[in-house]
Amino acid sequence: MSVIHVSGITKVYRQYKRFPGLLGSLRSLVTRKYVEEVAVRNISFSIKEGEAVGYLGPNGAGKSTMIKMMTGILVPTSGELKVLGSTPHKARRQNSQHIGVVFGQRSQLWWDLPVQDSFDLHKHIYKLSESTYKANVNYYTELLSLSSFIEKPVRQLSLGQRMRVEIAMALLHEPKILFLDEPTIGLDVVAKEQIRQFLKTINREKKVSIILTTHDMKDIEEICHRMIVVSKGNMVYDGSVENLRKKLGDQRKVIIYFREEPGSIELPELKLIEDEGLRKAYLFEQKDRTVFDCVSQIAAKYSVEDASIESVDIDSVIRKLYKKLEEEQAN
Ligand SMILES: Nc1ncnc2c1ncn2[C@@H]1O[C@H](COP(=O)(O)OP(=O)(O)OP(=O)(O)O)[C@@H](O)[C@H]1O
Repeated sequence: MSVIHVSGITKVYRQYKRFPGLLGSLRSLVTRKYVEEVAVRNISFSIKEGEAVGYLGPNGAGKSTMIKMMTGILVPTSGELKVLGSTPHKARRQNSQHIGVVFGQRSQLWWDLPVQDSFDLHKHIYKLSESTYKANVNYYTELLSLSSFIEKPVRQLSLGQRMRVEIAMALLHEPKILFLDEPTIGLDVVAKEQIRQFLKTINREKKVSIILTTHDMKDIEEICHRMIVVSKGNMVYDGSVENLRKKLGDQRKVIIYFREEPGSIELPELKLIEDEGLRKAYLFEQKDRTVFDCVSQIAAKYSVEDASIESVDIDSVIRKLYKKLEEEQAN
């Protein structure tokens, strides 16, 4: 069953054109010319119950705009959008009962209140029963290790602690879908990992559907089985990381440990990407020969101690996709 259905959605921002200077300001008032910007262009996809989907794209690609339309904050210019069967901006109150929203860059908490009081307010706003509320506060306090700071005012929390509280609060009313806009932004590696593990757990155990935007590919790799990539408002990919890898041409990282400096190795399939003396890493790109052929040829000619072949990380896959898009747009 699909929980989100997006069909031909477009969002055009329209802003009045501003002319520079004092006379320009007057002119802006009188002429009222406006400029249009298409932030989301004719996008369609469906998300099934329990899916975890990464929504990616370079800066300004239209990710936040899409999240804002799905959460009912913004109204699409055209197209059809259904979240749990209703149109988000027309049924905001009803929609908010079934979704949880976390914006990494904006807090939804009461700055001067202790965390516990923010939770209590949430209970009243969402009209939660005492038993559901207590069970959920206990569950998330345990799973997100909130107990040491639950009595503290939000403004005294570290960014990592605050993000854990934001996510717990977004889930207290047991939403079916959780939207997260850059949930790991600015966090250290340990805090990021804690959030990823938590999101994986609630996706698995509570079957909460997750839609998340991020610039951190590890978030995608660990949490999402599917990713949607957008660029300049257009959808450019929808599928698994693995399929994207295949689509972009099979690349591997070949690491060779030499016994002595080999000098420069000229093979069209291999590009030197890391040079640490006797340890060298190459990017292998499939041309006419297999990676094994290339490594064997090197081993036959040079004194090789050891070698390993790895899949390239998802960062490199996405970098390659963005570069390809840039080149296509330049032509
Ligand atoms: N309120 C607005 N009025 C006019 N233009 C806007 C508005 N909000 C966003 N835009 C423009 O729409 C485009 C898409 O913006 P959006 O914030 O959705 O991108 P994003 O993919 O979330 O970017 P980032 O990764 O930088 O957060 C950008 O060109 C942006 O300048």
